[in-house]
Amino acid sequence: PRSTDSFDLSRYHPINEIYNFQDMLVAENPNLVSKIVIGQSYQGRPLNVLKFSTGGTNRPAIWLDTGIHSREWVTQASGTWFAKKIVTDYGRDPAMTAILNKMDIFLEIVTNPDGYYYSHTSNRMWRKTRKPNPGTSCVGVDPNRNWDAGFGGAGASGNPCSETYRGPKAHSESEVKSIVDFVKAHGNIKAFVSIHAYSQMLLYPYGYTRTPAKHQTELHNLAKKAITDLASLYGTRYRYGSIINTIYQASGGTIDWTYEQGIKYSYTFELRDTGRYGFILPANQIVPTATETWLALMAIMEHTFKN
Ligand SMILES: O=C(NO)N[C@@H](Cc1ccccc1)C(=O)O
Ligand SMILES: [Zn+2]
Repeated sequence: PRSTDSFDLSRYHPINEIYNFQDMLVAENPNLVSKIVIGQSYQGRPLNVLKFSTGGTNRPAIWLDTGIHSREWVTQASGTWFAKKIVTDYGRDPAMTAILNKMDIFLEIVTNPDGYYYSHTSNRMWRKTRKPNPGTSCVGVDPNRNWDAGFGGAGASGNPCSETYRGPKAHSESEVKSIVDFVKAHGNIKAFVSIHAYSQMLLYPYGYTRTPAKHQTELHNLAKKAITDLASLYGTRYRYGSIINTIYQASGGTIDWTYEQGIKYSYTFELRDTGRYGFILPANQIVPTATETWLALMAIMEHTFKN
């Protein structure tokens, strides 16, 4: 495609096409969008983050990531749709315009590029990174168990052959460490949303402990508002609550670490569906999924902006 307007957002795209989309979006919107490379994957692919900014210096920011688990293809596809939505709505939608006049948005669409490439070429069900583990033919670390938050506790595996292998130590994976370093260097991120699929859930900390998050009440009420807005479009029903109470115990998870860094509005989405198609969601559900999810994301972003 020669422009992002002719990029088919109703289709799943391989990694090179998503990278091309990112470069076209930057070229088409030089006063709003820039690309930051926050590091590289194990196999040397760039970890691209789109920055949406109308100026200022180190403004308070919102972080969105998709595709940390490579097989969850509706999330990278939704992230691509989100990127286009932001540039379309700025200057047209009052809420988005107000947010971007005061805050920056960072969006990492292909958060696990090696896994994503592998899920296209070799194993559609690949979840982890693609770094080899010593002493075994089992490859990869679960990037949603590798963060320094309850690391190594119950809810992750020490077995490299497990889908939830936590890795040899916290932040051992460059795909994770690159985000850790970015968040610490930026120091002014107010909301952090890590998007997964599937189950139709909106989750907040904690996953590694039953101890309620300090801001549990606010996080719960905002989650309720967000999933109500989401359901208003097509009636898609989400469950919501803390990770450990709503899905299962999981240690070393992304948003447990971001929350403990002081980023109050830390959430994980589990997008469509509830198991009929699972990770192999038909492409005709990409745009409906992204569109309804955007309503929930706007609720979170507007609340962050006002608080
Ligand atoms: O893989 C998925 N969902 O895509 N399940 C998530 C559930 C989850 C979500 C947030 C934090 C910890 C755990 C997982 O990593 O096990
Ligand atoms: Zn996942």
